[in-house]
Amino acid sequence: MIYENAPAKINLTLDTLYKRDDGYHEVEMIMTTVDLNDRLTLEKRHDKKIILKVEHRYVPTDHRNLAYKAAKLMMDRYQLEQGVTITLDKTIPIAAGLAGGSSDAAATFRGMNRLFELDLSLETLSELAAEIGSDIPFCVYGKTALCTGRGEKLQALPKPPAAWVVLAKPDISVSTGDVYGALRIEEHAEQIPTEDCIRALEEGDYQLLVNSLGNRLEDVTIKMHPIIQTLKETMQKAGIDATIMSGSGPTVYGLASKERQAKSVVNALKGCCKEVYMIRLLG
Ligand SMILES: C[C@@](CO)(OP(=O)(O)O)[C@H](O)COP(=O)(O)OP(=O)(O)OC[C@H]1O[C@@H](n2ccc(N)nc2=O)[C@H](O)[C@@H]1O
Ligand SMILES: Nc1ncnc2c1ncn2[C@@H]1O[C@H](COP(=O)(O)OP(=O)(O)O)[C@@H](O)[C@H]1O
Repeated sequence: MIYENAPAKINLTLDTLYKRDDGYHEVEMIMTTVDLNDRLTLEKRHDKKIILKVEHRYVPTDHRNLAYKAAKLMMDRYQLEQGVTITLDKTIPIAAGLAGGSSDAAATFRGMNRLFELDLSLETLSELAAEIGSDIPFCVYGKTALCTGRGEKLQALPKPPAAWVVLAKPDISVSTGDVYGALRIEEHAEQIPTEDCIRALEEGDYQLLVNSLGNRLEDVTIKMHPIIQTLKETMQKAGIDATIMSGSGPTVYGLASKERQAKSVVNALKGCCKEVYMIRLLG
């Protein structure tokens, strides 16, 4: 039996450059992992089936699940003669902008590689991953990276300075496709400080990091769900150092340098958001 951890990611930055002919957006974003994890176990089967076990009412257990898709792609591409039973223990909120499904798929690629002793490099797994989702190549490597193209081209970056992360996931689901669909790039003149954020990581400068968070999709999702703005304001009033939406949302996160500060932000969120997590940057 193989165990794999699937950490959530947050976007430190997310910029969209233009819409491509294939319908995807050319992006430039810095992503980093946090210590909020789904857990997977993978076991070989005697037949050629893929059986996925998940106890969560909103997570499909069939071909719609990204972990299932990853297992199927590995079985087909490498002509595996045995199937797999995957048990998925979900902790990462669903459709949240935290790449939960993508991280489960990435963990499945890594896990299948070990279970069937395929000896594939992370680079090969990452190429396979791009076939089923833009965020999955990043999740194959984890850590911290500048992601370009439609998200699948990666450049490793140093890990961020130590910090507390307060995550608030409002009780709504957001479709990534809908958010990109509602984005009007020409309306956005504001700069996303990608270069500053890279410098903050290279210099390990926490103050520069909190000043260089940015997300081009934030205004788009806030228009659909004003609760995101309310959560940001609640965190700001409670003394967070910086707050931004992750990915296409609706999760909002804040960074804090001190544990006491993070705890008082968590307390301030009680009553306006049920799903709140106080975690650490992993990077
Ligand atoms: C916004 C981001 C930021 O990390 O993540 P999440 O909010 O999902 O975590 C990503 O760009 C999401 O990546 P991912 O969730 O893998 O997207 P995909 O399954 O590949 O695409 C879903 C849909 O989003 C749109 N899409 C996605 C990526 C991209 N660069 N341009 C797009 O326009 C397309 O309409 C596509 O059909
Ligand atoms: N392993 C998975 N975990 C959660 N959701 C999944 C998974 N596989 C597919 N999905 C589907 O993908 C959608 C987006 O899920 P998720 O990956 O959690 O979002 P996001 O990319 O915003 O973090 C969900 O609505 C769910 O139906």
